[in-house]
Amino acid sequence: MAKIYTEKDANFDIIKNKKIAILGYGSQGRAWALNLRDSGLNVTVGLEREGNSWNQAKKDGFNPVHTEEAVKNADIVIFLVPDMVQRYVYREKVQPYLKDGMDLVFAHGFNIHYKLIEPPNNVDVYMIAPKGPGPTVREYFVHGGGVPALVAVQQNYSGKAMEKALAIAKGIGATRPGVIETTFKEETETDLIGEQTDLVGGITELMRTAFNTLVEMGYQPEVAYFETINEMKMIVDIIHDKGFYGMLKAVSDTAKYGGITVGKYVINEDVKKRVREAAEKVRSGKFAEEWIEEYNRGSPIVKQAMEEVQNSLEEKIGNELRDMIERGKPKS
Ligand SMILES: NC(=O)c1ccc[n+]([C@@H]2O[C@H](COP(=O)([O-])OP(=O)(O)OC[C@H]3O[C@@H](n4cnc5c(N)ncnc54)[C@H](O)[C@@H]3O)[C@@H](O)[C@H]2O)c1
Ligand SMILES: CC(C)(O)[C@@H](O)C(=O)O
Ligand SMILES: [Mg+2]
Ligand SMILES: [Mg+2]
Repeated sequence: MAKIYTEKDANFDIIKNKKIAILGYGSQGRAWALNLRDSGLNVTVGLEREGNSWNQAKKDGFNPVHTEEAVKNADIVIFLVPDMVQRYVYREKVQPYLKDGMDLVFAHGFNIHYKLIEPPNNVDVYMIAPKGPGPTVREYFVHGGGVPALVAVQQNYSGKAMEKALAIAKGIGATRPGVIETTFKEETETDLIGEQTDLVGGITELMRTAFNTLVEMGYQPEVAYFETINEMKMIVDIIHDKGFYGMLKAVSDTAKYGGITVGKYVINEDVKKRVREAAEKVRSGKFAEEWIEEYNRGSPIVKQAMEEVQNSLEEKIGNELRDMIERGKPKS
């Protein structure tokens, strides 16, 4: 059974007098900075330059400073810049100012697990990895909840790394539901496998494939959109609240029979084999190598795919239907 920590296991005392530098003010950076500040902790936002993130941080009432300045004054440095950028920020803006007993904190284990960052022994290295997108980390917190997270300690120089990880997890709201203890290896590999084969890759491609198939067969794109894309949230919400069994009980017997039989036909053993192949590629480090190479080339594959998605029919139809979708959302 996994080790789960909740509010009773976490205490701010261990970090309440520490200076926390948050590097990056994007998806997670903004959520962490706001939640930690609302939790009464001492947060400085450190950024590379005066651009969009800088302006957003100022608008949110922070007084952002350049990365080196934030690091020089910090006891705890939290890396919330993109994974591919972290090693450069570490090498140029963190390593020169490392102090004995400093904490290096991550929201995903990529750079530590694949040894792109190799900190000295006299610092603590730990992680709080929210199992959800940054804006949701903020939204749940504001409404009294929190997104569950994984916590892991890679280096425990102080002997108190887990206590500090739990305090930060509490500060972002994650101990409200609870946090699960893991390792950098398990978090890194499962996070990558999950987002590629399921959350960001597999499910969305299945949605787009179903949509485009219906359109190719001559059905109205608006009808196809509500069927294959918009309703996904409602089905997933029921799974979220009541499990797969609960979802099957909420749909018709016709949907149960069709879903059970055709689901296994579409997502067949061949798909399972390819999910496993993709997972092994993460585990072997081959995916990490491939992604670093793509990033070093200027991310042409990502840029092209983003453009393709932005110009796709499903995106166009989704944008056209957004007002209608908004009108249907519960009002409280
Ligand atoms: N996005 C998520 O919901 C999510 C969820 C869990 C974990 N994580 C992890 O959190 C970390 C941050 O990811 P994110 O998605 O929040 O990042 P992001 O892409 O939203 O972060 C952007 C921030 O980094 C800054 N930045 C971008 N390029 C930079 C550069 N070259 N030099 C310095 N700063 C730069 C931007 O100005 C911005 O403030 C990653 O380790 C990621 O794996 C993200
Ligand atoms: C939000 C996700 C997909 O769970 C996260 O892992 C990420 O990399 O953005
Ligand atoms: Mg991820
Ligand atoms: Mg994730």
